[in-house]
This record gives sequence, structure tokens and C-alpha cells, in this order.
Amino acid sequence: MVSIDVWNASVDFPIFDAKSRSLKKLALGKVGGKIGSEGRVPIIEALHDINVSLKDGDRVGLVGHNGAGKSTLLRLLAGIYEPTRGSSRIVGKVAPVFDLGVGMDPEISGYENIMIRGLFLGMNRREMEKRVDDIAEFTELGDYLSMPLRTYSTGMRVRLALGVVTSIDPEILLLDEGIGAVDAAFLEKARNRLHDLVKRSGILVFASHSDEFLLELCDSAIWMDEGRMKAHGGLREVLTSYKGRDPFENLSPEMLERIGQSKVLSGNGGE
Ligand SMILES: Nc1ncnc2c1ncn2[C@@H]1O[C@H](COP(=O)(O)OP(=O)(O)OP(=O)(O)O)[C@@H](O)[C@H]1O
Repeated sequence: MVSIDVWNASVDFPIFDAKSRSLKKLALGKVGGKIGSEGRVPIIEALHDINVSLKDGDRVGLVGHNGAGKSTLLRLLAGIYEPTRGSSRIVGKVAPVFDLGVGMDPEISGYENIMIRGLFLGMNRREMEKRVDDIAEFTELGDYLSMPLRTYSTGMRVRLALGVVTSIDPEILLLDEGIGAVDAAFLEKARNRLHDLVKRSGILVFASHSDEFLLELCDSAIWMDEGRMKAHGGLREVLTSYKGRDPFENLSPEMLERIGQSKVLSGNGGE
């Protein structure tokens, strides 16, 4: 059984080379975590007193302004960051998808990169060998898959990365919004694969600024603000408080169909 538990966790980043004048300016800014200082070294408190308990089947969206702590929280949930204070326990294999390009080697071929990236995301060689033809077909890269990755355009790299990411079987899937950067036509094609991926995942946590993606993939949400959890609950209610308007209003008929009528009617994502 997969689960993530975080108790009273904080994550600090001490900044050893900060300049005092620019720091004053930052403290007045609207975005980012809280900057304090212990002794002479300024500390960015990226996360403060976080309590989360996630179990199999949870699909959680992470929302909040730039610098609110979403990516840091994802890294804490992945076990990449240890809490500076408090504690956490992660049960299950984590697939962290923070940057589609991570784990790609420009000097080796597309085929070899499919393998390497799959291993990085927790699959084994046999599992990847079974999937490679399907991924190759999805990317539509044809003979390019035998060429070194450095010869690819940005969009071609994203196709490859999305092909691999959507082929894995994750117990805990942690997604940062990089997937939003793909061109619309290809994203449309990736959409079904993305849905299937989420269906196969035990736990999903997805940081995104896109209502549309959140509505499609999540049913609950956490609102981060200055490193704190400002709200945690049903997707509709959290998005409404965060945005100041109901995201379910004025949805296009296609969108309504995509996210499912029951989710809209239940109001809180069926919680
Ligand atoms: N490695 C780091 N060193 C120092 N400070 C950091 C580091 N990573 C994040 N921070 C700080 O922690 C705070 C939270 O950053 P984080 O990247 O988690 O925000 P975010 O909500 O993901 O933002 P965005 O929506 O802009 O991606 C910010 O104030 C940021 O400056």
C-alpha cells in the first residue's frame, strides 16, 4: 500500500552569499517564501509546518503564487529534501517528473534515452524493452530515434520525454507543470495517455498554474502561500478561494465532457 505522511515539516535554505540591500527589497516583495535570519546568515523558509497525509487513490493539485513552495513541497514528498524540522514517511516507489528533460543525454540516441529515462523513473530494463515500440510510435520521431538527442528540436525532445513519462507504472507520481509547455496539438494527443497514466498511479500530486489540467487530473487540492498550507480540501472549493471565482463556472461543453459531469455536480470532486 502506498502512502505519504508529513508531520510538522519545515524546509529552510540558508543563503551564505546574500547581499543585505537586495534582501531588504525581497522582503517587501509579493512572491517567494519568507526570508528570516538566524545569526548572520539569511534563511529562506521555503516550507513551514507542513502536515499532509496521502493514501492510495489521492489526486492532489498543488496551487499557489510563484515561490509559494509548490516545487519544494513536491521534492519533500519525493524524499529528495529531508525536512529541516519535523518528519516524513514515504511508502512506495516515487516517479518524480519535475523537468521533462532531466535524465536525458544529448550524446546518445533517442532509443537509448528512452531506456535511460525509464530506468530513472523506476522501471527496469525488461519493462522498458516491452514499451519501447509503443513509445516510438507515439513520438512520431521515426528515424530520428536513431540519431543523437542533440540533433532534436526542443519540441522533439518534449515528445520523447512525454512518451516515456506516460508509459511508466508509478506508485507515487509527482508532476511539476513542465508538461504544460508542449504544443497544443501534441498535448491533445498526449492527453489520453496522461489520463491513463494517472489512472495507473497510486498517488498523484500535480503542481500547476493551469485550471484546465487541474480539473482534468485532480479531485482535491492544496493551496500553498509563503511556504504554508493555506488550504487543503476539495479541488473546487480550494480553487475558488485561491482564484476568487468558481473555476467550474463557464466551462466549455468539451471540457465538461472531459472532466465528467459527476465531478462538477459533486462540487468537491467526490470527496
Ligand atoms: N535551492 C534553493 N535555494 C534557496 N532558496 C530556494 C531554493 N529552492 C527554492 N527556494 C525558495 O523557496 C521558496 C519556494 O520556492 P518553490 O520553487 O518551491 O516555489 P513554487 O511555488 O514552486 O514557485 P513557482 O510557481 O514559481 O515555480 C522561494 O522563496 C524560493 O526562492
